[in-house]
Amino acid sequence: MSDDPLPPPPSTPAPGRATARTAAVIPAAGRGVRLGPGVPKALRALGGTPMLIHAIRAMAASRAVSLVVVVAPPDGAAEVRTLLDAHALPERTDFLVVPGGGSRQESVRLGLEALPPGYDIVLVHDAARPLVPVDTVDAVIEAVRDGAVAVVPVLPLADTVKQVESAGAPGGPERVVATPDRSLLRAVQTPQGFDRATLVRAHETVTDDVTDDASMVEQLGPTVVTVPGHEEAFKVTRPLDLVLAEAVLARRRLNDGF
Ligand SMILES: Nc1ccn([C@@H]2O[C@H](COP(=O)(O)OP(=O)(O)OP(=O)(O)O)[C@@H](O)[C@H]2O)c(=O)n1
Ligand SMILES: C[C@](O)(CO)[C@H](O)COP(=O)(O)O
Repeated sequence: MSDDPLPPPPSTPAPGRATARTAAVIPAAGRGVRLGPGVPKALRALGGTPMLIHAIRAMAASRAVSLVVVVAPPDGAAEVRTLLDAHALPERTDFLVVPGGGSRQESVRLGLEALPPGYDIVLVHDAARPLVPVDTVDAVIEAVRDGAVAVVPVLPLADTVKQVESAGAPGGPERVVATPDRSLLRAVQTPQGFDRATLVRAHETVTDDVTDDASMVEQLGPTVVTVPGHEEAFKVTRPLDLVLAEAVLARRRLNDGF
């Protein structure tokens, strides 16, 4: 008898999901405190165009995405709607704008509540990740179409990581307690992709404040899987990230000849 391991079972797409329609929810209601004072982060200019418009175009660049739900700052839905009307966006994609909430989690939930029936795959993508390449978006969708209920794009960590504990007052010195094996750690990006029913259930069930949607599904139980992320899908969080985003965009425009 052979000792060879059994071959993996063939990938079995969930019935209906292989051809399901895909919508993207873009939480864009944050202030961007870490970026510094100014208009809400999603409305800040990148290469002369609001970061949110870049993020919307990045989602709509995927031929699989037929609806984008933008979750605007709570008092800024009308302004965001005007912004969308003022920028060229693909005609084959529909757009909805809804007001967001006080946390990312609440904003995503409000976006999900606005989703019409008929979209069984949902992407959740930070407005603060304006430069994600379409290949990454498509890889996430493909993994959900192939049967995964929750998919996160990830990158390996570039730095050695330390686990610490406070050695006194907050902000004071810390004691290193461990050096986790970084080969088992990943930095998480968006868009994260979901079977819609699973994501809705996660938002109905999990009340802890979490930073991403996949961790809500993890708490619920179903397996979350990864696909390779992309360096250019980084999140604009601090001022230096904006400098990097401008440089990446300038290089793209040079390569594309405009
Ligand atoms: N109440 C909130 C908070 C955040 N977000 C969105 O969630 C994404 C990721 O959040 P992050 O980059 O952490 O944005 P902010 O919360 O705006 O940043 P900060 O923590 O620096 O204020 C952003 O697109 C942001 O607009 C949201 O829709 N609603
Ligand atoms: C989903 C997410 O982008 C994961 O990196 C999340 O928005 C991160 O938020 P954070 O507060 O910057 O960790």
